[in-house]
Amino acid sequence: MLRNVVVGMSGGVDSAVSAHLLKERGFNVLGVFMRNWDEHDEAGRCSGEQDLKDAEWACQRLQIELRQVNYVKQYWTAVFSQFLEDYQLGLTPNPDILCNKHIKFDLFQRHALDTLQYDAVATGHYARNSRGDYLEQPLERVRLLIPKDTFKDQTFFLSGIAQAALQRTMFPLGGLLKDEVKQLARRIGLRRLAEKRESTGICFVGKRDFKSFISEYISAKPGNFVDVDSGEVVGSHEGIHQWTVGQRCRLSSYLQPYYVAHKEAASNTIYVAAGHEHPALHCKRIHIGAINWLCSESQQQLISQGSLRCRFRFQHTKPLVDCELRADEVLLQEPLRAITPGQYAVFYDDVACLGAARIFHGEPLQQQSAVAMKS
Ligand SMILES: Nc1ncnc2c1ncn2[C@@H]1O[C@H](COP(=O)(O)OP(=O)(O)OP(=O)(O)O)[C@@H](O)[C@H]1O
Repeated sequence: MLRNVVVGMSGGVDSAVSAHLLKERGFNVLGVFMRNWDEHDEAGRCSGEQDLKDAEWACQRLQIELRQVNYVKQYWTAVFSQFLEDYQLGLTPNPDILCNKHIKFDLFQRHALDTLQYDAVATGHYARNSRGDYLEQPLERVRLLIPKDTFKDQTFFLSGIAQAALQRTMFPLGGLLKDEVKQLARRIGLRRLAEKRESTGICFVGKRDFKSFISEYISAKPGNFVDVDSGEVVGSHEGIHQWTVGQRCRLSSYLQPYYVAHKEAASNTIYVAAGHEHPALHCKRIHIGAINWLCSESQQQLISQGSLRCRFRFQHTKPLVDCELRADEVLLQEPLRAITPGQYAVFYDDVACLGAARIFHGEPLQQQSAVAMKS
């Protein structure tokens, strides 16, 4: 039976309540705070300083030990440099998925299991694990289940983690609503955390003005906006990294609104389509990379043969759409707008997240005109 659990303490209400719940259930709990970013935020505060204080305060109240680990270098290498490289290639990366995969559910978890010799890691993510907490060894693949709080559901961001990591992970909040977590926090003397503003922005980096933040790392590289229909240059930009597919571009000489349809790194060109619902902005066929499967092999096979229904989401907040999986392609039942290369295709059945793959590109309903491609 799992007895000793490391809880990733962020200084927020979710991880503090997770630690409390595990302690109440008789687990031996150790809190560990990770520092992954050491620059100052927009307000001039050292990022993570207040969070560390809050984590220390929570652990004191809960009477659990808190330790610290510093992964600033590793976060830079595995997450942030990849993030910058992707932007330079014209992709839109997802640092939260990368951070969960490489830092929280790899480096941090290996530290907990191998170095500290604990049995499992717990986090305050809103997700559920089919394992339950009392099995010696899971008999089969563990499923990443949708939590009770479907509004807070974080399975999208967890979809890239390894099955082996999931088997040694606990999500104590999976059966609770966020409001219930906050109420519980107030009842156990953690009111301050229940009222703390939720963390937003880039994982561990925090909330930033994107254009000015990214320009500290990637220098300007002027190029053209080209109309997908006419092939005409309709404006100029300061770098493809500053724009994402589907985004509106304000081109002063044109009355009609233009939207980014596609970015071409080699020519430093951004193809734009006139009108929010232009067919060049919609796709039904999506090319993907290798799938990180979280479901059983038999389920994978049934899905790949098209005999099991599978649903798809390409952004945390977007609705699910029925799809079919064919080798390295996803065929959607209905077209979706702004499928973004670099983001993730995340697959679901009715109760669980089945796995995820990186989006290479979507085939627009209307291919770019020959004129546009030549220019
Ligand atoms: N600096 C950190 N050190 C250790 N664990 C962390 C840290 N940041 C996040 N985590 C873990 O990852 C979980 C999800 O992180 P996320 O940034 O999504 O915060 P959250 O959902 O607002 O949770 P919380 O309220 O605990 O901050 C946290 O609940 C915590 O268990």
